[in-house]
Amino acid sequence: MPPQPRASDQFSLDLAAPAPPVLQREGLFAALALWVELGWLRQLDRHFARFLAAHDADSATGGDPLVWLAGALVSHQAGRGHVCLSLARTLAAPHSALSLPPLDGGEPPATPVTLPEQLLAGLDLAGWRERLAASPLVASAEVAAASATPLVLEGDQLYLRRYWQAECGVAARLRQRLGGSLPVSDAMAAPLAALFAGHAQAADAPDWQRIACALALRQRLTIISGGPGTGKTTTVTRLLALLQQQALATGAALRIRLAAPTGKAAARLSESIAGAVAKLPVAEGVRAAIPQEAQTLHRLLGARPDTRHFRHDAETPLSLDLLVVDEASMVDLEMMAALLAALPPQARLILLGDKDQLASVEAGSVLGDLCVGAGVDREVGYTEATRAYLARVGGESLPPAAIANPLADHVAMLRRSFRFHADSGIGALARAANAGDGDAFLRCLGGEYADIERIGSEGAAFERRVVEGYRALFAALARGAPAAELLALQGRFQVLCALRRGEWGVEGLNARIAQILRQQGFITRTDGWYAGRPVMVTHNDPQLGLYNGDLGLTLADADGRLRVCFVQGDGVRQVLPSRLDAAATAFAMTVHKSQGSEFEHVLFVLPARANPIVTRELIYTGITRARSRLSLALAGGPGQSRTLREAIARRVVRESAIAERLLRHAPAHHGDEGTPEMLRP
Ligand SMILES: Nc1ncnc2c1ncn2[C@@H]1O[C@H](COP(=O)(O)OP(=O)(O)OP(=O)(O)O)[C@@H](O)[C@H]1O
Repeated sequence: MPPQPRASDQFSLDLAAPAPPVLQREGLFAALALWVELGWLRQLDRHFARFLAAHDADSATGGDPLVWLAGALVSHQAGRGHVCLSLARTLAAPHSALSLPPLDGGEPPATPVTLPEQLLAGLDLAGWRERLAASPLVASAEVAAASATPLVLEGDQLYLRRYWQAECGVAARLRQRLGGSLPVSDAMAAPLAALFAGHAQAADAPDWQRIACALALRQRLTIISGGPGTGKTTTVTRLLALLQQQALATGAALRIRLAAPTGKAAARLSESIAGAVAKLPVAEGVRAAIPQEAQTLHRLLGARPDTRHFRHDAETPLSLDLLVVDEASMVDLEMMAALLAALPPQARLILLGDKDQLASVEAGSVLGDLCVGAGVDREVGYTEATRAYLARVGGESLPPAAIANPLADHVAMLRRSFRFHADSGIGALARAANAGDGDAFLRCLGGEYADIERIGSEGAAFERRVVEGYRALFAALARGAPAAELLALQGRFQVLCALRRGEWGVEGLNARIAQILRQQGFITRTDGWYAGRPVMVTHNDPQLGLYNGDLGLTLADADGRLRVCFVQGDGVRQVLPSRLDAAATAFAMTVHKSQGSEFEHVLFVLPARANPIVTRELIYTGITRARSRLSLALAGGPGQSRTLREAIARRVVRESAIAERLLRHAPAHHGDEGTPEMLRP
């Protein structure tokens, strides 16, 4: 029996410990069971290893536990958003493939535990690949399409078949969209300039909004990334006006659809598009031909109960000419695969989002992958042909980029926020977090900004913020204000946190906030259903038309019967509490769940102890959910500043090979010379 590390040694691993010579079935499943108990692995991952073992046992060799271990790890990685397991990175840091140390506020293990280091000791990359390649459970990428193995090995990356298929599908369909620029007449320069005339623009910086618009005119895939208030909606609305103007001149309006991953994000997009359309300097006919109603991607694609398949797919494509998807950073790999499959090849796709935000909860980080290297000045940028086109049509002569590639030609980064002005603490904090500058972040937090504050998470200040935050909502509730007004008030204040469990997670904070509100007399009970209980839907329910992340508010009707109300389109959707199988109290919600939403005042609670889940992206996303006021609640203690600095330095890196696949076979851009389908002013 090899020496076991003590609980206190768990994070300073003793790599010199002798490894078991061969990984045995019993040893593996004993370790997996313990990892599940410790919260390092999910039950699902262990079951997957069992499934592999059950099927492997049929083979002549009796099966290879090392392959089952790899299966458990790749399944666990998928649960954490990674599309695949990098064998090389796992061998270099085996514990990185587990949720170790415990992510959700759990305690260190009390019993000795076998570590992945020990199970993998003595194995090198070539050896692991060989063992995997020899397994009947694993197919190589070359033959995977013709087989049905649960695992696929491509290079040094191991995939669950489902994600390998989705990644290949997304890459193949995006690649088709990268090739062949649509021809745009030089004469388009004038109407484009007219649309962007007179808007605020720094004299010494390129007009990235106009550049984004010019890029999108000539291609079937455009990604417009930018932080809050950088004008993504404004830009896309102008683009729609320009394209619709052309189309109407030829007698056939474009069929344009707007969509977003969640109901909340769709509602926000509808609202901001309506605002931007109202400001457009165009003829009434053009204005009227721009849709203002966005829907969820699930609804657009035609989600069907009890299946992952949609009504619209490659055989039954969507009937549209142009699709705008907002909050694209939240679109996971499988949804992107379904969306691209259902999109007619000729249709234009415009993805809007913020590449610096946390990626989707599900596996994949497609937006981030597509924007890789973009926005870093003079690093990755436009090809020569694209720069020449932008000089002719977009009114901007950009310097050459150090690295130019065909993928970057499809990406526009908006860099100036029109929401957060120079005196905005939220803007300054967001910039510091994004730049990974912990010192600047702490300076901002301790500075003179009126819109941000640092408070203790334990004391009276926290309670006061909660009471202040909820006062208007509960006063309106008490006087029987209409549901729409109450839902709008609900959007004014929100407590956000990083974790689900523990004192500083959703569970602990929900209980504490409910207690505070009961003491104030705002609510009369803290369990079950009651008027004023905010809830978040935790699973998609296409039948009810509610989706994971939708936020509702429990209200009583005139007869005292409770209903959960949701904003839906322009109206309010009411659902009986008994019909909501999957809903959780949402006085506090995780930053992950808050994506796609914004609130006037955010009370953002960070855990007292360092935690790997608290990253630069999480902090940036949490901060930028606040529109006008941010209270950052931190537990006291001397190590807090260091913990914050470390968190800001920590980045989320998701395993995926989309950009690599795209660039490996990227088609060259065609010229922009005229053809009959040339776009003319
Ligand atoms: N070039 C500009 N000049 C002046 N104001 C602008 C410009 N671009 C955008 N704005 C204004 O800035 C605000 C934010 O713009 P917009 O809603 O388009 O940004 P966004 O990036 O879509 O925001 P969000 O982060 O909310 O999605 C709006 O009030 C808009 O009118």
